[in-house]
Amino acid sequence: MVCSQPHVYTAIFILHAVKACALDSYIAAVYEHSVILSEDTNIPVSREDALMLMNKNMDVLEEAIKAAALQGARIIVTPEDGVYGWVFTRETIYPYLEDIPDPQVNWIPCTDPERFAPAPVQERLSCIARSNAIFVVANIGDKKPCNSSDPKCPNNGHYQYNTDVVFDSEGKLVARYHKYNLFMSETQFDYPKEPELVTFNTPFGKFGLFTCFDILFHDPAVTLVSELQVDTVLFTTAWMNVLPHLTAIEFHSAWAMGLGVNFLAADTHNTSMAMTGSGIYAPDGPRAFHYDMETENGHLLVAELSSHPRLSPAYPAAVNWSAYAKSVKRFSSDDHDFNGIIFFDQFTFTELSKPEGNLTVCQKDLCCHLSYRMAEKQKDEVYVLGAFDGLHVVEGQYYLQICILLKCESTDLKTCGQPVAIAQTKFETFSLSGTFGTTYVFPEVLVSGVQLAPGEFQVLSDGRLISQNGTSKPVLTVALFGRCYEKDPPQPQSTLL
Ligand SMILES: CC(C)(CO)[C@@H](O)C(=O)NCCC(=O)NCCS
Repeated sequence: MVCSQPHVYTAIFILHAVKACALDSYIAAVYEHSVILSEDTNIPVSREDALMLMNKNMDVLEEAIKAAALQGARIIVTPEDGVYGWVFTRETIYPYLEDIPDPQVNWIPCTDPERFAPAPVQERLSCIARSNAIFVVANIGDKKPCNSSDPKCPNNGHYQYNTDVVFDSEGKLVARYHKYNLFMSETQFDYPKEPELVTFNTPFGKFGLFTCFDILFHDPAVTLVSELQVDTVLFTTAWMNVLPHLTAIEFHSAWAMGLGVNFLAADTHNTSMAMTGSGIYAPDGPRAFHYDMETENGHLLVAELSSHPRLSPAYPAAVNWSAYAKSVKRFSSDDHDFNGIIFFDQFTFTELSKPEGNLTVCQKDLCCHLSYRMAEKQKDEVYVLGAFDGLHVVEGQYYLQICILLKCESTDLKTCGQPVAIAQTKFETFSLSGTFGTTYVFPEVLVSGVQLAPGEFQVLSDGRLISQNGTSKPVLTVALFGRCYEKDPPQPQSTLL
């Protein structure tokens, strides 16, 4: 339908028109919430105490949601574990759970709270969405009763799921997603039997959702984009940052660019667990991001996004990630290669010993090429080019191919790959490419202070990650993070089948 000028309509009709009218762009919000944690998560609490804690968190979320709506946001994402924090056993999380129905039941908890068993958390979230006329995405816990006729039924007679819910601007439950790739410590939750592909349509595009550790795996994350063609991914997370290549803002923005979708990422904020890093990311770069290891404050981000951002239907297939790298010969010999560790993985490194140059480093099937020019080579800073082609096995098992340019923690080459957050060296230009055996490659650029560099780099169709004029801040990491999903070993949940 055509979007006419509102002034010719009555107020009520305007509301209706706004709802039905297809929009080319919309305002999105994410809230990085500093979760109020319960005092002791090893002792079971009463339902009343659980509700008290959840209401304290929802008090804060409500203020953020109000502020977002006042700035015109149509949708807001709040973080994983944002309502109850982290609770460590099946028993101690139980009082926080509610039975969350399939959205097909067409339920507005705010106006019909008695329809199912009491569900004060869903009721409150629904009312917040409704009274502020904004879509609200939250992460809460679902419980589903089962009995002995089901041999897999857990001892307490309930399946327990880490769950994302979405309430639309009238407060209706429109989406429910059970996290499929649980992170190692989430023993309080069960794996759903199948990965769920959860989407919903709005006048501002098609949305899909998944949670935290899901982002490292093919299902449901990649399928939502490549097959169900969502425009925007809604992502709740409690991400523990790992430098140099798995920091929240860095990896999540790279996923958006690699798969060519909008990505709304809301992280919990807890500096003692290195949890910070939320953003509103478009395929061509971040629109807003937040990283703060200095304070314990929450933070609201609001930015405008295109409703249908996919650059072309063929994107990212339009990028041949290995075309350039396979078309050139080695830039340099392996004479000075050495080994080093990044997050438990053994990389092959070579040093950027000159202020400018062309380097190649290889490991197994992966060769990485770098052309670069530094503004000035600093005596007290060392950069290396690294390659990794192998199975990562710590905190989950997933097969990686990575090309990476990074600053070493000190001038001692033994420290290359260790976390470092500050740099002085500016690059006037760089071009990184690799002979990837996968089409899933996520381009990362991280600069001094653990910040992003919107608009200061791009990916060419031949697979080069380039910065023509360099980044305005000194470089920490430039990487092509490749995932070879077909080489992954069986995942923990596969034993359920
Ligand atoms: C970066 C990574 C993957 C390295 O192992 C790890 O530090 C990370 O943030 N994992 C995802 C965390 C997650 O699912 N949290 C929810 C429950 S606590």
